[in-house]
Amino acid sequence: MSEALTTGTALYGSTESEDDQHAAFTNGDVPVAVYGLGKMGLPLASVYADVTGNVTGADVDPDVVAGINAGENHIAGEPGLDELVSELVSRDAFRAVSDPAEAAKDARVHVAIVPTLIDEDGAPDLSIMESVMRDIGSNLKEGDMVIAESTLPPRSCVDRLLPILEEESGLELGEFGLAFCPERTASGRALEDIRGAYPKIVGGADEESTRVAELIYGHINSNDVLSVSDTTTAEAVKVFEGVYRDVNIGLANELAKHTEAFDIDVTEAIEAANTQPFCEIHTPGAGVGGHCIPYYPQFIMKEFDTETPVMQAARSTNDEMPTYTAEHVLDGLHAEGVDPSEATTLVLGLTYRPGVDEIRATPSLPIVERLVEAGVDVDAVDPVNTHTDAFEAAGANLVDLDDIADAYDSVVLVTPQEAFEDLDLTSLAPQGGRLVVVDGRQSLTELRGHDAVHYRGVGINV
Ligand SMILES: NC(=O)C1=CN([C@@H]2O[C@H](COP(=O)(O)OP(=O)(O)OC[C@H]3O[C@@H](n4cnc5c(N)ncnc54)[C@H](O)[C@@H]3O)[C@@H](O)[C@H]2O)C=CC1
Ligand SMILES: CC(=O)N[C@@H]1[C@@H](OP(=O)(O)OP(=O)(O)OC[C@H]2O[C@@H](n3ccc(=O)[nH]c3=O)[C@H](O)[C@@H]2O)O[C@H](C(=O)O)[C@@H](O)[C@@H]1O
Repeated sequence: MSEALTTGTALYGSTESEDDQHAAFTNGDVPVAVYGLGKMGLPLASVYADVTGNVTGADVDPDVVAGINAGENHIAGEPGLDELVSELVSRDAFRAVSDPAEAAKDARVHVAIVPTLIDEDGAPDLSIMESVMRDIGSNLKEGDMVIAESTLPPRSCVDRLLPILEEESGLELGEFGLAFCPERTASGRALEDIRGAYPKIVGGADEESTRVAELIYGHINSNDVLSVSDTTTAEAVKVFEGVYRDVNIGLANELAKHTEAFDIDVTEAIEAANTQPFCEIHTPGAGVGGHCIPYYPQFIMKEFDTETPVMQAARSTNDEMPTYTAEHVLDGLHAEGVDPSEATTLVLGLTYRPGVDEIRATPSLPIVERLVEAGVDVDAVDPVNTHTDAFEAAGANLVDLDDIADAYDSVVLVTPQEAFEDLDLTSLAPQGGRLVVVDGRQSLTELRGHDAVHYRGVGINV
């Protein structure tokens, strides 16, 4: 057990008045540690620091730590974050360290927002979160409050996080608090979302944990703080949001595959169907990427024995969309009399969605792999993406937007980055032939019917 703490006010089990506790939190007397300073953690730590003036962030990536301590924001595409990080660091409201245990020593509130991923078998991989819980547990003090924000399979707090905290600290729940308060933020609008685009869900391992979480997020989030019964309910809320999205996208993709059979634009029918409030069919596309939506169904399917036919069907439908998209390219080439093994393709967009530098589960990688397997010479371009190894290993030629060839046999739009908006794809048509354009995100519909283009879309009829 660590030595008695001489600094910092404890909130959990506090006998101070509510007003004094609120004042302690907002005037920096309650030191906060945020573990994980990535796309979600850096904006979250920044909002905590903006509210409390006393946050130590911990990240195992030394470049992340060095950049932050130099007042720099390493997350692109987040409005307001550059200025906020710089201002907070300049007034020492926020500093970063590379050892989570060091951050835990003086903190009285511990917020974990590190990756919770899936392993090669698709099972939830909570190893990073559990490692952080050990770092916190070995420095836990009576009165500390632990908050998990990373998405977790239901029951993770009670079955996995709490036992680690109690074992490492020698303390018991009731001497410290634990709550699950899911991050409901989308990249590209993180500060806006964290500060209150939606109600903040909080679920405590006991009543006092819920009270402290409500106190904290009443200051962090200007929207409502919605307390639920316990940590498992809060974990379920977050996973349900993501599973709903994956299943809904799976329905959209399954309907889109009927475009030719119906001889209609399925996307037009979806848009019209969504004009009444009981229908909200999502958008069909080249696939479902990121380390959230494709992962969260596994947090139920792979974690519990109860049958999940709906989730599994949607997951496999969504996982087939990259191949479906690549086959559109190959079929288009055949229709144009071009042998794929002698063809060229330009893949537009590699990150899992526009503006976010993240390639986990990105549809573009299986699309590249399928085209290379068919013998196509693949160029790939994405000005947002900084992760190139996987695409090079898959056989793609990574090119800058200024260096794309004068002509290709085909182009496939996987992720509509803003930088592509000014591209005149018709100028890339091969000499004496038509350019096969496969539009994976309904972003190039203006090319339908162009005499230099053989257009194919997902959910778009031609
Ligand atoms: N990315 C998103 O859109 C959303 C993500 N989430 C949840 O947040 C989690 C984190 O997501 P991102 O911030 O996007 O991940 P990220 O990959 O952008 O950042 C994770 C950061 O954690 C650091 N890290 C890894 N191991 C660590 C350790 N042991 N101690 C301290 N830091 C460590 C990494 O160096 C990295 O900087 C996700 O796994 C998910 O559960 C929730 C809502 C939205
Ligand atoms: C329920 C919900 O909307 N969750 C959001 C989601 O954000 P995320 O960054 O994963 O992006 P996303 O818009 O869900 O897209 C995920 C993937 O799905 C694809 N996608 C998305 C919507 C759609 O109608 N069709 C479709 O094919 C996208 O192209 C992308 O490849 O997941 C985040 C998360 O939980 O990590 C969450 O905080 C965000 O609010």
